[in-house]
Amino acid sequence: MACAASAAGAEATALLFRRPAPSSIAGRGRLAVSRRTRHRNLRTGAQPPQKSTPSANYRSRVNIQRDKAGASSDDEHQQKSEDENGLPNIQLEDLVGMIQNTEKNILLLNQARLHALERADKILKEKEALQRKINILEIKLSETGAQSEFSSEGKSDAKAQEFGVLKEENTLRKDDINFLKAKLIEISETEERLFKLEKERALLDASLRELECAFIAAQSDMLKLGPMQHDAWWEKVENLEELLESTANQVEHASLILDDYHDFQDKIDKLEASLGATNISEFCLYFVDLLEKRVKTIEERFQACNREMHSQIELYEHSIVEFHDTLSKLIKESEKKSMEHYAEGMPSEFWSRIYLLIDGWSLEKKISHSDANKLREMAWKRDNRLREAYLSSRGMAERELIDSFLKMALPGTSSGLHIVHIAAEMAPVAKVGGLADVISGLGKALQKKGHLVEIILPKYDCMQHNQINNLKVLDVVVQSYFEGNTFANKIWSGTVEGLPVYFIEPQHPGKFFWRAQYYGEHDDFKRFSYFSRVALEFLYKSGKKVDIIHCHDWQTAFVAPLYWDVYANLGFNSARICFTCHNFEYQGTAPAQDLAYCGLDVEHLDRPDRMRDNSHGRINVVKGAIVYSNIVTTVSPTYAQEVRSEGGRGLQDTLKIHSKKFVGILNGIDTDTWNPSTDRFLKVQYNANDLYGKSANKAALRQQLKMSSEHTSQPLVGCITRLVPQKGVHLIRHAIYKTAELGGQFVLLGSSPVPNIQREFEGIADQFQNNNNIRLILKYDDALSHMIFAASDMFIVPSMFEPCGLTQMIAMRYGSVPIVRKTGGLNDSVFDFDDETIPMELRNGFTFLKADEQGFDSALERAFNYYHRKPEGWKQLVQKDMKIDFSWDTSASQYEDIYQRAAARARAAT
Ligand SMILES: Nc1ncnc2c1ncn2[C@@H]1O[C@H](COP(=O)(O)OP(=O)(O)O)[C@@H](O)[C@H]1O
Repeated sequence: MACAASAAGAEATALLFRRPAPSSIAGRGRLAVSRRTRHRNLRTGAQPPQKSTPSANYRSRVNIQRDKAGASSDDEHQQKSEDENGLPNIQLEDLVGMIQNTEKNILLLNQARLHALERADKILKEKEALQRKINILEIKLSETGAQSEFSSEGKSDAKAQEFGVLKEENTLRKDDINFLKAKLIEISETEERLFKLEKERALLDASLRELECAFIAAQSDMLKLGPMQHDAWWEKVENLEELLESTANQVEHASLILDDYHDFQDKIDKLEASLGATNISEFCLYFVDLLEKRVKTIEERFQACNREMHSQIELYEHSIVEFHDTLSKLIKESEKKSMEHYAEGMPSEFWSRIYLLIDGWSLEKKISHSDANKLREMAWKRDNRLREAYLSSRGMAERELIDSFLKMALPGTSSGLHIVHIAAEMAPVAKVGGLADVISGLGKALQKKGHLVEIILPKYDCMQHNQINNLKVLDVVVQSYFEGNTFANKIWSGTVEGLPVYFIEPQHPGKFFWRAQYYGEHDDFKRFSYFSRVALEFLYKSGKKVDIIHCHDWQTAFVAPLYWDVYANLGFNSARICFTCHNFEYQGTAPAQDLAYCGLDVEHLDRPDRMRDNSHGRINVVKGAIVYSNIVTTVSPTYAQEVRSEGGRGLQDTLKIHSKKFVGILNGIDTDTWNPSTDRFLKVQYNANDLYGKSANKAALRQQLKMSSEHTSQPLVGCITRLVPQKGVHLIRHAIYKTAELGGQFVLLGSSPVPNIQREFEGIADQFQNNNNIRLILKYDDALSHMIFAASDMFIVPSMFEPCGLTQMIAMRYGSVPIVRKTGGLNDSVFDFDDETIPMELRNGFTFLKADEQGFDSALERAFNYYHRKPEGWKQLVQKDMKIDFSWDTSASQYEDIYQRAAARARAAT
């Protein structure tokens, strides 16, 4: 602020010497000039000049006074004195003169100051008015205290002069502001660039990730292809990995640069904030300039980096494309090779696939029935032309393939039969018991003999879908009658064990096969009568010329009366019906009116000579099948004999009436599935000539079930069965204790649909929990069953009755000596080791007749004795058992024979 106008001369002198004067107007002008210079320096990057010092201000004030007093002084001398002492060093006379002059000057100055103060007040008011009109910059300027600079000294010149200076200075500040604005725009552009660069980096990151995924996929593809061209591929993969690594480095580098950018961004933000707070600062200007330079440098580095990265990625992508090309070529080659191998090595699967293809076209009405029949016959006869056409069909549209097939369709004849099995089970896809094994075993054996075999099954929700190849739904819906309505049915096709199979999926609200189990539902009668009807409807609609329709057990026994009473009347009558009863214990009886569900005529069938049960008023489906079928079989000769009397469970008279068409054929076993030399469930495969694997499996099972391994020679007795009264549950229970008593080990694998039996065996399992010689595994477990067959030394089947029984045959194939009750199929397959009425070469096990504990004990004790006393003889017995032919070959020939005869009669009839 201005000094008080009345200040004394001494005070003025003191003021003059003690205090540096605030900036004068001239000083402000110089500042403005220096700012302009600085401004220029900032643009060129030069250092800003130093601020003006108090001594400089002092010098300027002395010069003014000298001028006014006309006194001259030696500038150089004064400069020197000042430089040396910091205060003027003056002679006394000069000083007196100066004081006098100064006093005069002070008076003058006081007057002038008073005057100037008045004027300054006016100027200030005018300036304030003027300042309100100045732009945002001037307002900011006033905030920085510029106003105080303007008003601090009352020594300002004339108003006009001052305005001029103000204008000039304002213009300069405007320039400064504009320059800073431009800088800010540049900063925001840089921000935008940064944002773009960041986006680009994100894109690069994403594409890198994609490339990594593609690389991983390519690696897994390559793994699928196995060892083919392994070395070349790995070289390629290694190159790709190197590329990937270098690209990743580039990206990492770019990330570092971007991080740098982010730092700058922060700094810019801070600077902007400080700009807002301190208004336009020279400091900011300086830094903006510096920032701009650094941003530019980083930008250049980033672009260079980017370019390199892009070229690396391009290179990498190129290699990936090349890699994929090679990979797909190899995949195609490998598929082609495997198909060729398929056609030669696994004919059944291959031909079944072709067969299903043709059938699908026929059902979907893509080819006529007659063309389909011709093509089916070619597939059936394994015509090489079909094979060639199919193998070269890769990439062909379906229509082209159909046309190429149709060109080959020539009329022909075959001595083979077209056989369709309609069943409720099939191993391994839907297995409950022996029925399942028969369907696939007999089917495969007949197929091998040159017959066309198809299977129709319900599409259960709980079946082993992973056992079906090429499962697909056909583009066809079969409408079928049930309970006065028609219901749609989806038809699925696929191959199981190389056999063509159709799965029927009813679209009925009863959700018949969505029950998480095969049997045991309250509406089983409805479920299977529905299925039997759709199966026939499907065959009828497909227009196939079937020779034999083979139905099994009560579940599909409906087929026989349905075929002759419903479908034959519709002209679908080329086939002959074969019915096999696998167990006369289950006959499918129900109130007579229930027959009407599937469209059978109750009145017509509910008669003693047709379907009425022999002992009560219900209808009996097994009886219906015996009456209505052309061929009736059961599963062993002894059982066929047994059922003609007591074993027939009330159907003995019916069987007697129809005895001419009734025959017992012993089941075989599927020797591909049950083969210890290839069995994938075993720890070690083995055969009759190398029994090391057998003891290795015994050790493995003992370990698996945490049983004692102390004595390798301790005999292991196995039992795998449904735990139902038929299987001699009381003798199985007794065998556990008896084996323990004899010092052996016992493993039972089985489950029971009868709750008290299941509970009883759970109790026994608990009882032996801490006994390391006895194990009861109360569930169904296919894999474990294979291990038990292989590991056991003896195998018990103490059935009350046994239509055929498969486990005794499987056991022998795995070198486990059977101990069985002489009944049904057991009597046809196991011959007592000590029975001298039987030729020695046929003796293969230990049997007993009476279904009691003594009977069982005698057989088990004889077996234990022989095992312990004659190890070498035991080994020979094991080897002999393993070599017995239990394949379906012989039995399938018997079926083939009766089928042929029935088909011939049918042909003769037409
Ligand atoms: N708990 C189980 N776990 C695995 N397989 C079993 C089980 N119970 C029975 N099996 C198998 O079921 C089939 C039984 O056939 P079979 O001896 O004819 O008796 P059934 O048909 O009367 O049950 C055999 O293949 C046997 O291995």
